[in-house]
Amino acid sequence: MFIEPSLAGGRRGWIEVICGSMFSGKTEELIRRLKRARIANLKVEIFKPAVDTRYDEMNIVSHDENSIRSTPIENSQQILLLAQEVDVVAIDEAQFFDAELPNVCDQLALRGIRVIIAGLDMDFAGNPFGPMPALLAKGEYITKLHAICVKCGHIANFSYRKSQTKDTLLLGEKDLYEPRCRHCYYEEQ
Ligand SMILES: Nc1ncnc2c1ncn2[C@@H]1O[C@H](COP(=O)(O)OP(=O)(O)O)[C@@H](O)[C@H]1O
Ligand SMILES: Cc1cn([C@H]2C[C@H](O)[C@@H](COP(=O)(O)O)O2)c(=O)[nH]c1=O
Ligand SMILES: [Zn+2]
Repeated sequence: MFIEPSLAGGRRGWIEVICGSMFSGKTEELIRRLKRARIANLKVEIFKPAVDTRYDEMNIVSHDENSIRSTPIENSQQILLLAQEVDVVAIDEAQFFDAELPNVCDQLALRGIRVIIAGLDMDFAGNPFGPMPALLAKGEYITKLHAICVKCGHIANFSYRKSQTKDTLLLGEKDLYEPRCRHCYYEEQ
């Protein structure tokens, strides 16, 4: 479990990244950290890409229906304008953002803000997803979570797509994706 380096006192910014496959618990972990920050009376702003309308247009919702209020935005530059006077900035589904997001996070961290990112490290094809590789390179604290492979029960780090659609962006849940381990993922590629 991730233990915060500091919850109160001293404005030192940094970047935390929570990554992994679908169903690995990224959103639950993000919500857990944000609830703790609020308990510590920190001012928190939560963003998600407007394109992510899967469960809800405003809220961030986990597969187990835990949810927290967020602001949907079109591009990463909006975060710099909207995150004024805050202690913590959280961004869910970071893989869908533009290539400027890592620079935006750098600027926030330099302002003294704790930045918490959650996102898919790999797309359905097993390739690094959007700005996630750069965020993983820049982050001080990285948490890689694993789901359970639906085929064999080992740890899963791949998001297997059950449809033939080749577009990178395809919103969905168990209807379209299943978490798989390396062995079971490549068995059917
Ligand atoms: N195959 C699976 N492996 C692990 N968790 C699963 C699986 N299928 C469903 N879940 C549920 O998904 C939850 C995680 O949801 P969530 O935090 O939204 O994940 P993520 O944001 O990484 O997609 C788990 O707590 C569990 O209840
Ligand atoms: C692998 C993959 C996923 N997506 C979509 C499917 C879901 O709507 C989100 C991921 O949500 P989660 O919180 O991580 O479960 O991303 C996609 O568009 N393309 C992909 O390759
Ligand atoms: Zn497996």
